[in-house]
Amino acid sequence: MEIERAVRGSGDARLRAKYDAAVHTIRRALALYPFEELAFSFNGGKDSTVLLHLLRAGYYLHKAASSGHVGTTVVHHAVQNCPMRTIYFEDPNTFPEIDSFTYETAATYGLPLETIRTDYKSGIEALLKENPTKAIFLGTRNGDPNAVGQQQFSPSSPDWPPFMRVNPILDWSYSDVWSFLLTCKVRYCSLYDQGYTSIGSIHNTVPNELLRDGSGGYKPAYTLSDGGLERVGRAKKAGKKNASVNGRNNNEARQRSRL
Ligand SMILES: Cc1cc2nc3c(=O)[nH]c(=O)nc-3n(C[C@H](O)[C@H](O)[C@H](O)COP(=O)(O)O)c2cc1C
Ligand SMILES: Nc1ncnc2c1ncn2[C@@H]1O[C@H](COP(=O)(O)OP(=O)(O)OP(=O)(O)O)[C@@H](O)[C@H]1O
Repeated sequence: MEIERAVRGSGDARLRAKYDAAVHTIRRALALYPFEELAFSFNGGKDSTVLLHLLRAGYYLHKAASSGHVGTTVVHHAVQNCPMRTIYFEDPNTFPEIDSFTYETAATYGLPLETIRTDYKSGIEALLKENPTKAIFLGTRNGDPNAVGQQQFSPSSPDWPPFMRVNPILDWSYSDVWSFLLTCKVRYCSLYDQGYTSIGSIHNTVPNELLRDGSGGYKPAYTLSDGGLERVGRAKKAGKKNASVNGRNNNEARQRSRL
């Protein structure tokens, strides 16, 4: 399995440790819940792209262990994808590059994609009514405003329908994300090569100022040296200060996402 091989062969001990811990979380979830009652929340961003490939690796190792063929070519050739139910909340304000990357990636890796066009909460309420869903995998990381108080396994909030949020990359830093994507040589959304370091809607996201290349363009996202500043290109929610101010002053988030 190419992800497993790339990480093992990388010589990057930190990446291997992060990978092992994330895959462990994924394998625990696969052991705990029926596969058809799991879902993957995928939006084409860098964090959910990391999670996609970790799910593929975790599923491969889970299948190999349950069939007794760990490390043999039997499983190696049979399991390349993780056909987990995948939900994508599509929004008209999404960048077209993110939208097309999401659909193309789902097709490439055989993800059964369910597109939801309502808000998150009602979408999940409807999803749970249609198909029993015990747990949903998310690419949430510490430093995301939504991560506060969460752990690898966190039940949904009290006013939400009941399900387990599984966050295998909660403790990954910005640089861990890029080490993984570059080491594994997987495709990611083209906006990240145009200086976008964290992507929200077309109305609140611009390339990261810190990546200006001096000739009118921007350097790729993976060149940002201080991961604590990844949200500099994201505007704050209405009524708050602008993105740069947010990024530079949010010391707590910066500390959490530092190397
Ligand atoms: C699959 C999924 C599950 C979520 N579960 C919760 C939840 O239990 N409680 C909550 O307050 N928000 C929940 N959210 C909402 C997120 O915390 C967050 O508000 C949303 O992803 C929008 O993030 P953004 O503002 O960075 O775009 C969930 C979102 C998704 C996609
Ligand atoms: N529109 C969406 N549809 C499905 N899942 C989503 C959506 N928005 C967010 N998520 C889930 O929440 C996680 C965290 O979102 P977040 O925006 O922080 O990360 P990202 O989009 O993967 O990367 P980036 O920070 O570069 O935008 C995603 O990885 C995904 O699991």
